Amino acid sequence: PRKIILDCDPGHDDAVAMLLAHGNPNIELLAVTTVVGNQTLEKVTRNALSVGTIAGITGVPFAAGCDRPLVRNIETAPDIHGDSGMDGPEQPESAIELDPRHAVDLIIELIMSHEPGTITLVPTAGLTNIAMAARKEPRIVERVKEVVLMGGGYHVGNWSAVAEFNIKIDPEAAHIVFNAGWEVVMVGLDLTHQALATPEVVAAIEAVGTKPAKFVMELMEFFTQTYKDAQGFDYPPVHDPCAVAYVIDPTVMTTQKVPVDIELTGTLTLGMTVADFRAPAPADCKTSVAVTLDHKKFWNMVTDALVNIGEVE
Ligand SMILES: Nc1ccc([C@@H]2N[C@H](CO)[C@@H](O)[C@H]2O)cc1
Ligand SMILES: [Ca+2]
Repeated sequence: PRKIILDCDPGHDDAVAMLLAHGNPNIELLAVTTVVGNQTLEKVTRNALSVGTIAGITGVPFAAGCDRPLVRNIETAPDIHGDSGMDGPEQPESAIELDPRHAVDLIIELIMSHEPGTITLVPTAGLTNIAMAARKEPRIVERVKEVVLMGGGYHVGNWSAVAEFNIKIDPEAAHIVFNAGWEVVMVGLDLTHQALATPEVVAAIEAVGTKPAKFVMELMEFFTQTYKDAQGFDYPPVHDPCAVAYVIDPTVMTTQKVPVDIELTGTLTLGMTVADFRAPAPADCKTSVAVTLDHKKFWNMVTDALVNIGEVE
């Protein structure tokens, strides 16, 4: 199985990413780390522990990371995720103790203690923790197999006309991550806006018939409403599990090698992931972007993961 560290800010779609990672046999979830983003660090960390409790994610360290971006002020997304960061379902009291280590230290410790090339980083939030880890221990860059992140967009933005939330809330961190020298697979909005939770998808999730599936249903119910009100979508794009799905089976989407860099000074373009499609991509290009999603294959992965998780006592 692929060993991954999921760095997230639950977040309705981060929760689905956690469930997919936990429920798929090809993934060994080494750790769940949290970072400020959709809501404050405290709130997203509480949410992560709730999802871990509901999914029965035991024996996996959960560690909290940075509570603000490297340079700029905190920007959260209550319009989409609500005041708790995961509004909709009732949240259980967590049965999981938070690991005392800082997420950045846990990420470094895991990478430095495993064989080089065996760990994949899967960030589905702002990149503050990842950037800090690369600065504190630069040797992790050559040891990480690849970074498969949900973020950015080569032709699509959601937090501005041209920038995506996870990048724009900490563009300096993103600049560090995209230029560190490790392989980066950018699963951006161009791809994730194809991962719509249509009524058919929600019905397939409901058909699983377990408490975790009901939890996802309730997440989707809230997410559908806020995405309609805030962004005018008929059905919500469930972004974050797309990054996990790529690690499980890269054929679930097409990707293209293309240089990508992060705008740090633009008035209209701050946080934009600028992709240079001029041919040919340089031979040493370390970044690629996700283009087309196999919608059916993707959602089957999600429902299969829920079936595998079953009921959790
Ligand atoms: N409007 C909006 C803002 C933030 C997000 C979060 N950021 C990423 C999509 O931009 C996902 O990781 C998701 O959790 C989704 C929608
Ligand atoms: Ca997220």
